[in-house]
Amino acid sequence: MTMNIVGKTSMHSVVPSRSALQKRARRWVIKIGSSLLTQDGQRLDLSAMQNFVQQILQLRAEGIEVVLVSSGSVSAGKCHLGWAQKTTTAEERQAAASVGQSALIHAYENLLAEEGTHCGQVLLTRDNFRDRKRLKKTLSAIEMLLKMQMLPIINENDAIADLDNALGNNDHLAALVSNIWHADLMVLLTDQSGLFTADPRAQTDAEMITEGMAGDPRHERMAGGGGGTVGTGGMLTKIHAATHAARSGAATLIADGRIPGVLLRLRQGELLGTFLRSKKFDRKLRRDAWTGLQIINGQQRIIHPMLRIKNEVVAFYSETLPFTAIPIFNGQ
Ligand SMILES: Nc1ncnc2c1ncn2[C@@H]1O[C@H](COP(=O)(O)OP(=O)(O)O)[C@@H](O)[C@H]1O
Ligand SMILES: N[C@@H](CCC(=O)OP(=O)(O)O)C(=O)O
Repeated sequence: MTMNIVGKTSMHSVVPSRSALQKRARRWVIKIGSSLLTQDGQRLDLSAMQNFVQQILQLRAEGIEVVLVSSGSVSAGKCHLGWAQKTTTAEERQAAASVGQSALIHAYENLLAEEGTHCGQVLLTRDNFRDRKRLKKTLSAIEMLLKMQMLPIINENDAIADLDNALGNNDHLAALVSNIWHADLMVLLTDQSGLFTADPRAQTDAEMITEGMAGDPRHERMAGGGGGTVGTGGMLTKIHAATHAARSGAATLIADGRIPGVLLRLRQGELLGTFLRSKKFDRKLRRDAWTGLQIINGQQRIIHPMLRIKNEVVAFYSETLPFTAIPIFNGQ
C-alpha cells in the first residue's frame, strides 16, 4: 500500500504534477548506494553497474545532464582485501576505500569505454565546500567534464577523510553537489522502493510514501538511521539530503535501483519511489545561492544556501527545521 502526504499547496491546480516535474528536469544528480553496486558485499556487481551506465548514457542522449555520485569504494575494497565480513578499524577502512575506489572507477571506466565514452573521477571532502573559492574550483571540475561529454563520477575521498573534513555519507554529498551545480532533480537509488512509514525491514506492514515536501518533519520520524548490511546512512540521511537539496530548488526521488530501467522510467514520468518536492524557488535568489561552512559563535555550521541580499550575505543555517536566517558578513 502507498501513502501520499504531500502538503495542501500541491493539491492546488497550478502546482505541476510530479510526473511533469520528472519529465521537465534537465540536470540530474544520481546517487547509487553501495548495496546496489556489490553482490551482498562480496564483489562488485558488474552487470548492475553496466545497467546503470547504459541508462545514464540513454538519459544523456535525451539531452539530460547527469552527474553520478557513486558509493561502493569501502565495500569493494573490503571484498578485494578479503575483509567482507570483518569489522574494520578506521585505518583499515581508509585502506579499503583506497583499494576499492580504484576498482570501482576502473569498472566504470571499462563499461563506459565499451560505449565509446569515458568518466572523470572527482573525490571530495567537506573542505571542497568550505569557502567560495574551493567551491568554485569543485564546480568548474564538474562543469568541464560535462562540457567534454565525460561522465563525472563523484565519491567522498574516504581514504584521507578525517573527523574535520569528512562528510560521512554520500546522500549528503549528493545534496551538496545538487546545491552547487543547481540540479533540478536528485535521484537517490537504494535497495528499498522508497521512504516507508517505518523501516520495512523491521515493520512489514509499513506503507510507502509516494510524494511529499522535502523538509517535512514527519519524514524524519519515519526514517531509520542505520544502513543495511553494506549501506551507511539508512533512510535518515536521504531525508536530510532531500531537505538540503531543496534549498537550491532540487526535488528528490528515492527509488529502488534494482527496478529494471528505473532511471528511464522516471524520466518518462512514471510514478516510482518517493518524490519529495522543493518549494517554489526564487530564481533571482537561486543565482547567488551557494553552500559553505562557517564558524558561528565558535561552532562550525553547515550553511546553505548563502544568499546575497542588498550586498549583505545572509545564510540559512541549521541542520534541522526551522532554518534560521542570520547575516554572516558584509559580502564584498
Ligand atoms: N522509513 C524507511 N523506509 C525505507 N527504508 C528505511 C526506512 N528506515 C530505515 N530504512 C533502511 O534504510 C536502508 C537504506 O539505506 P542504506 O543501507 O544506507 O542504503 P544505500 O546504501 O542505498 O545508501 C534500507 O535498506 C532500510 O532498511
Ligand atoms: N563513500 C563511501 C560510501 C558512503 C555511503 O554513503 O554509502 P551508502 O550509504 O551505501 O551510499 C564508499 O564509497 O564506500
